[in-house]
Amino acid sequence: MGSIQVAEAEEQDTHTVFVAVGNNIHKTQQLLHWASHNFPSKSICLLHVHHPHPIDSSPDRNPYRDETRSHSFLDNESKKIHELLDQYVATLVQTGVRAHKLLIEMDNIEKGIMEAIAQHNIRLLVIGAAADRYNLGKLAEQESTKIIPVHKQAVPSCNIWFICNGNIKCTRVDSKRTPEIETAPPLLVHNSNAEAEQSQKFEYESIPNGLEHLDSDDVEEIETVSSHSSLRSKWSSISVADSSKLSGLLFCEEEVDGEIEDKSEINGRLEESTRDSKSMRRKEFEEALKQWKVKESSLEDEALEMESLCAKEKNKRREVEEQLAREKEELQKTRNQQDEIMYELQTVQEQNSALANQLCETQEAAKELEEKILSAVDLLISFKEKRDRLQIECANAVRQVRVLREFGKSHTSFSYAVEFPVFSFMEINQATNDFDPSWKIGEGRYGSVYKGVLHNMHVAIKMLPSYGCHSQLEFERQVAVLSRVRHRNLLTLIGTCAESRSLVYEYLNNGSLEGHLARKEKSPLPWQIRISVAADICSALIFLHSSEPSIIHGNLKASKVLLDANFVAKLADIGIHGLVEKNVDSADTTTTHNKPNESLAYVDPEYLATGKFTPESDVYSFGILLLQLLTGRPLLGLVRDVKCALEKDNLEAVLDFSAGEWPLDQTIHLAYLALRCCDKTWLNRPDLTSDIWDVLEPFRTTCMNMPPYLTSKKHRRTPSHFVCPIVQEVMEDPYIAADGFTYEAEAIREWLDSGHDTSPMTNLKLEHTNLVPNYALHNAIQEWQQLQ
Ligand SMILES: Nc1ncnc2c1ncn2[C@@H]1O[C@H](COP(=O)(O)OP(=O)(O)OP(=O)(O)O)[C@@H](O)[C@H]1O
Repeated sequence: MGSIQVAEAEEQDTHTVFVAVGNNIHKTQQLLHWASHNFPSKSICLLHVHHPHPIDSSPDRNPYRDETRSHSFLDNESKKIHELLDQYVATLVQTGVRAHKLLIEMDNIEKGIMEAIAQHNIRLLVIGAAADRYNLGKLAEQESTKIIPVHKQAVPSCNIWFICNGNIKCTRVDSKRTPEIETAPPLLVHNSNAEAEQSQKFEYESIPNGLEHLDSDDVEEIETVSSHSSLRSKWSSISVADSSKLSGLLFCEEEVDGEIEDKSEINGRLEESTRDSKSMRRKEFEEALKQWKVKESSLEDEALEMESLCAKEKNKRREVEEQLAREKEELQKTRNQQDEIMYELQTVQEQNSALANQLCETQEAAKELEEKILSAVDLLISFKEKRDRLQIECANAVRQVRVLREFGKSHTSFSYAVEFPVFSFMEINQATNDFDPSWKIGEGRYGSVYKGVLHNMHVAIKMLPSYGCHSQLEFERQVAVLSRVRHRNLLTLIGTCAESRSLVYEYLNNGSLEGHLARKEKSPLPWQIRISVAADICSALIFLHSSEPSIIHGNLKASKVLLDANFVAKLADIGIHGLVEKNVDSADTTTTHNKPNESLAYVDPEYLATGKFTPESDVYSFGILLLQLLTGRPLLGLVRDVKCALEKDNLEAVLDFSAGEWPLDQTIHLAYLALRCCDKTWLNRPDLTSDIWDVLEPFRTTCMNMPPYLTSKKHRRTPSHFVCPIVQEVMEDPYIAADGFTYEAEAIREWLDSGHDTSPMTNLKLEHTNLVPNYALHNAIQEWQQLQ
């Protein structure tokens, strides 16, 4: 309280008329009307002293709630006042008058006005007549100590007009003196500017303090107060240009110079003048009232117009609000879409990062694969180089074979006639003790096999089926060809009997591999022997396949692998399928064997599909044999079991440990190799020379350097048939004499050359003195000697 709020007023001077306005619109409008018409060349400033309502300050109040409420209340009150003042300003602006507002908050309205006069240097102030009750003069005196220091130099005094229904009382509030009050005739609405200007020129004079308390509510009372003032004041008319119009304007003078006229005359004139003035003022008042009413009606019209404008504005506002609501909805939709897009974007970004990871992994995998490809290419290059080397070796070997053949052709008649014995049926019959069943050592698809003794030589005689399709000549020709196929790991064909279609082979007393693996023998084969046997078979197959023309065994299995006294493996039944009828020569299982299904396990699946043998068919069978050597297990499910064990990195589960402690690394390698041999597709099978022999041969060499089974005394004993019966030494050049015994060539020749015609062994007469080289024995002796 007590503060002054300056709304829109600046420092004022005499160009501004301040009008003290209250809440009563009607009275205020009268004031404004008066001021605007009487000070047309001046701007108007509305001065309102606001007396705020007291706020309850009892102690049991809720301070927070009350403070909030009081603030809102004050705001509301202030807003209302401003609205009111704005209304006044609007009214003035409509009539072309410049207007401002000055709002002051003060408990005391008189004080407020005085403060405003002092603070804003107010020189001209119009107040409703009732305001003169506020004893501004006294207040000015009291407050002068506060006001004067601030304004005494710049604002020596302020002229105040108290207006009531057209009557005016003019007061000057002087900072040095007590206020002076004058009553003056009203400045009417129709007064011209000139008149108004003129009214400003009046010199106000101080009036006694007692005049301050004039009744401001009606004119009559003012006049009474004016005329019946008991103070020593005198009313005198002021000479002005138009005294008739200003006859109502009175001045109160404190001192009158000159002589005083006759009092009664003056009174009469005064009464007359008062009457004239009264009627005139009444007329003017009525006219002003009319004009006011006209103005009021025009204001009402304007108000109506404003209302309709307001209604239109409201409609517009509603439309704008609706539009705004629609746009808000659109905005919300757009936001939702944006959210969805953001979500999708996030998902896409996540997918993108996942794909980037995948790409990274793929690139790494691609890198690894590239490296593998490079190493594979290197391997391929090395293989190709190896292949080229082998091809050269092969070509050389073929050349050598051709040379040997040429050589053989030039000696055919002799060789065939001399070197390859043909036995008679009688001899065969005798050798087999009339085909004694107890001498029968086996029976297969191609007939029975008998053990026999022919020319004191242990032989195995294979009786081919009598329904062979070939003529005797053809049979002999083929047998002759077979007899030339010699290798240390092929069973040596010693002779033949075309009559009985039998083949005479060297007899191997260690039986077949099948027998050993089935533990028919006393002790199981040690793993070193097994490796050696595998290498032997591989060597034999390489030899057969590289022959010209290539020879395919076509029936490779454990029963066809025979072991000599030194456990050297020899393949039996080479080229035998060429000697029997086609319908007999097949790999089917219509054999006399006990386990036909097992035989089928050796058969190349591609042969079963095409009916055609290839060298790879032998590789397949060799793979099965190799697995048998490693595991000693039955054939059925053998491949699957080994594969499974290797996958589980547990080959030990299937290895045959009755063979001893296998060297695991090499054995695993061998097992993988065996499985590759057993691949169903022949193209995927390994090459016998470059893949298998290259592994087996060094493996066997390692075996031989180990505490060997083969070097045991048992196996070092000299086989008796290696010893010449004449000189009792191991033969170097064994020859078969007519008695069937083999002798050292030099020894038997000496025996014959010395005139003997009998056998050194039987002492019987020899039928002839021809000697036949025993190649089989020669080879066997050489091999045995190599192993010693
Ligand atoms: N030269 C030999 N020395 C020792 N035993 C032999 C000899 N030749 C064959 N045998 C024995 O005779 C058995 C029978 O052999 P054979 O070739 O007739 O039949 P298979 O091999 O068992 O079957 P198939 O010929 O029908 O495939 C062989 O398992 C082997 O034990």
